[in-house]
Amino acid sequence: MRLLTFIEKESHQSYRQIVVIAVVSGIANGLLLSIVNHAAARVAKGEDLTELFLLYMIAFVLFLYGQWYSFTQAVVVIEDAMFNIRIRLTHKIRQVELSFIESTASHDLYSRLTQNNAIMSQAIPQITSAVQVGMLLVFSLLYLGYLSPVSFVIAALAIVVGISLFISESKTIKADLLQVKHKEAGYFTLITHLIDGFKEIRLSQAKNDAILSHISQASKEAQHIRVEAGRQEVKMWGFGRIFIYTLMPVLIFIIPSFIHENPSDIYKITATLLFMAGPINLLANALPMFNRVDLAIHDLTQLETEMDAAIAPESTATQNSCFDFDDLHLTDISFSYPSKNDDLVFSVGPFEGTLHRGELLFIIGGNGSGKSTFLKLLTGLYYPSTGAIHVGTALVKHGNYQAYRELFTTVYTDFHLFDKIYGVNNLQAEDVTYWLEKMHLQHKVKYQDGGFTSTSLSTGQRKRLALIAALLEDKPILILDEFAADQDPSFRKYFYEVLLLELKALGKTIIAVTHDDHYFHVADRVLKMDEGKLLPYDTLHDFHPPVTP
Ligand SMILES: Nc1ncnc2c1ncn2[C@@H]1O[C@H](COP(=O)(O)OP(=O)(O)OP(=O)(O)O)[C@@H](O)[C@H]1O
Repeated sequence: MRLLTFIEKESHQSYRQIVVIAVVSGIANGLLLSIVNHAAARVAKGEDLTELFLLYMIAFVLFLYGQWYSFTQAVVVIEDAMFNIRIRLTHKIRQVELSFIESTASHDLYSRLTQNNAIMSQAIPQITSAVQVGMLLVFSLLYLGYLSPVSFVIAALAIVVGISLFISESKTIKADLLQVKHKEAGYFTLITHLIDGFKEIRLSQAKNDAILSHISQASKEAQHIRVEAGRQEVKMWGFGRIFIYTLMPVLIFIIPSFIHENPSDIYKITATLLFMAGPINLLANALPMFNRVDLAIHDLTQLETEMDAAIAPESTATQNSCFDFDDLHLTDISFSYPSKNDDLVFSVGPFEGTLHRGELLFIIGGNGSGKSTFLKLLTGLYYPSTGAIHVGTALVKHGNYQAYRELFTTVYTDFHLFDKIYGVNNLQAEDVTYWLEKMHLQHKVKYQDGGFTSTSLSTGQRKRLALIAALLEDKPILILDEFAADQDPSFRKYFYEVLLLELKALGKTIIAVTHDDHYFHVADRVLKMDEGKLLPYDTLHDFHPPVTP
């Protein structure tokens, strides 16, 4: 039972107490049955029922309390387990390597995390009832055994056969449900395209229709498999009922005539079997949920295994070290993307060189030449395939990589603007206001509650906010990937001729990817990336002199 292992592993709350109380409730239920049967026999003989009535009330209270307690506590335990796995997976997302995030579609991650949780939360009440009902059945069965051992053996055998059939049928149903999951992941992908590409779709009816037809087709395929799985579930449900309603006459009409039971016991057996019919129905209804929950747990476990494989050991180790940065040395470092299907992989490097504190370095190069790859390698988001990085004389190695990453702050081309300014100790409103003024945004945006009052701005303005957030982190090395590309000419000029120089004067080391050859003169060095190799740019021959106004 994956569910039990899951609860045992994930929940801090003990479920054993719930089992004990559920057992007590089951016993009370068995008692209720036997009391009713005894009371019926006594009524026939005209005997006093007070004692039995009192016993009935005690058993009833025990039964009711047990049901209520086990139901509420089961929900608490399962929700606790769900909370723990959700937090742990979120924690692990923070630790995985960038390559994992780059190779996993974000909508796939969302759908796996959210859908599985939703399935579990929806299914748990049904499963809890099923477990309670199961408990009722066990004790009713034991009572049946007390009345008639032969009936008990036959009913128990029938139940074992029924459960075995359910398990074998479940394999087909689970395979179908797994396919539905994959199809739904495809549906999520298409919906993401629909939302992200909304502007393009809105302008072209042909594109709009084509994507809709693709979505309909994907949904149709999922629907088809879902219907198949539903059919199988209904088949099992019907089969379960045929089973129960065949079992009852066998136990009531056939068995007594063979073993000559006491006629008064036949009434009791009949009453017990009728009493069991309801719970068996409930159980049969809840069984499909077991398959869904089983799959959800399997998928979450698999996701965690994939994440674990993508977590470097040092991500989990305590990082005590920190680097004093004055010089950073690259010795023959190179990097290659992992090969998929024996495709030719892109490589950068080997790089050799030193970066100094307070230096302003420009990197230029054509599309796809490897500039962003180099920056990810330099900032420690990718590990070098060869070579070594030293900060001063300290070697950057597994164990201090996170400390190394802490040297950098970045505004990549695909930057993300967070809803709050995270990760800044002692964030002061006046510091944010200072930088808002420096970025010429003071009339547009204000600082409020740890964030900006608005992020609904133009791309260039949003980039300036991202730069503010980066600067507030106060790291020694600032990486800017085509920052100026979305800025207007006057801010661009201000950025190159004022802002960068002021940052440099503050002791910041700045590496900026740029194509603005009009401003190369402000850099200490300009390097050119060409097919993964970084070369000094010949400023004397290729340099465009600054335009004098
Ligand atoms: N996640 C990835 N997996 C595999 N290959 C990649 C990945 N990202 C980039 N590449 C490959 O690396 C090459 C260099 O890409 P990179 O983004 O570093 O170029 P760039 O110089 O920054 O280009 P641009 O100026 O267009 O941003 C690309 O041609 C691409 O084939």
